[in-house]
This record gives sequence, structure tokens and C-alpha cells, in this order.
Amino acid sequence: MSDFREFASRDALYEEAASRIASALTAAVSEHGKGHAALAGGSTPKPIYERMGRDGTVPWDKVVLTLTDERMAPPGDPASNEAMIRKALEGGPGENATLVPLFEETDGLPDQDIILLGMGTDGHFASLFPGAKELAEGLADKAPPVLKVVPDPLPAHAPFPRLSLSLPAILSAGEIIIAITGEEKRSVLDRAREDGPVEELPVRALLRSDHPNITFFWAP
Ligand SMILES: O=C1O[C@H](COP(=O)(O)O)[C@@H](O)[C@H](O)[C@H]1O
Repeated sequence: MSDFREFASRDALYEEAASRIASALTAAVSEHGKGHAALAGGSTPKPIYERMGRDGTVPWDKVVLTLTDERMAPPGDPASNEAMIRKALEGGPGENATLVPLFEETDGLPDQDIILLGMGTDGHFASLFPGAKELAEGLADKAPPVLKVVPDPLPAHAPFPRLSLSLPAILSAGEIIIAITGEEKRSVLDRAREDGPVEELPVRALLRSDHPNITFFWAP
């Protein structure tokens, strides 16, 4: 059963999400020598990564980051989720983390200590899009950790096929946060709480999961 936290401002949400990721990574390094996090792309989480990357208490040289999903955009294209994360971490202690491109994780994804997800206004998370023919495979218990997904239709702002973590890969993380902002996405989330198929609003798979540590963060 997922938890829900409502923040008074986006800044408060960004601060708390950054601090939760930093704490999870720091604890993981002290427990087993390395910390792993998979991070969402898109526009919502950049301020989280900027705050997180400025935290000098995290042993960043022992942290391995990857992505929850990636747009298969040409090199240098601003739509690249990896490029966004690199830029957000630039210039702070967080740039000492190792950032592994998702296309290098297709053979074996290490267990993640924490995963930060976003959600689209169509209810997708990572790149598990409603309407994509690969959606059922990505949600299945026996899904590969990383799969190719072709959104159908391709979103106008980032019209590329994707690589995405599958639902079981996401649910194998120690902690999961879904960061959501704005009234439009709040109403999507409220609708997703109603009965209905996961294929219509894939985020229902997270809302209905029995993962012990999954929290939706929302701010207006
Ligand atoms: O395309 C994507 O969309 C979602 C949501 O992005 P946002 O711009 O609305 O915050 C994101 O979580 C995902 O990683 C990204 O590839």
C-alpha cells in the first residue's frame, strides 16, 4: 500500500526528496560500501537533483546512479534524460557519482537502494506508457529489468522510442518516491485511485503495489 505526502510548496517537496535520496545513498554506502539510485527524467525532478548534488555529506565517489528511463534521442539532444541529470549535478559534489547510461544496464541492473520516479499527465511512470504495445511486458512479473518501449503516440515534446525500467525492477528497490507537481497531475492521481485497468493509467500499478516503502510526493 503506497503512502501519500502533500507539501505546501514545490520547494518543500524538492528539499525532502533530495534529502531522502541523499540519506538512502549514505546509509547504503555505510552498510555495503556502495549506494545505488535510479532517477527519473523529464522536467519535474531537475531541482531535486540540483539540491541533492550540492549535499557534501554524501560519499558520492561510492554512489552509482542510473536512470528510470531514457529517450533514444540523438547524442547532444536536450531531450536526453541523462544529459539533464548530468547538468543538474554539474559543479557540485554530486558530480563525483558514477552515472551509468541506461543503455549500459540492459544486461544486468544492480539492486537499487532508492528510485525516484515522475508521472506524466497520461499516468505513465518511467517510460511505461498507456497505449504502448510493450506496456503489458513491462508490467509483467517476469519482465526483463530494462526494456524498449515505443510510446504510441510519440509524445510531441520528446518524440523518441524509450528504454525503461520494468515494474518488477522498480519494485525491487528498497525505497520508491514518485514526485508529482501541479493540479493537472493531482487530478490524474485522484482518478488513478478509482477502480479501473492499469493499462489505462499505468501509475495504478504503483498505487496498488504492496511494496513496503513507496511514497507519492505531491505539491501544487
Ligand atoms: O518522459 C518522461 O516523463 C515523465 C514525466 O516527466 P515530466 O516532464 O512531466 O516531469 C518522467 O518521469 C520520465 O522519466 C520521462 O522520461
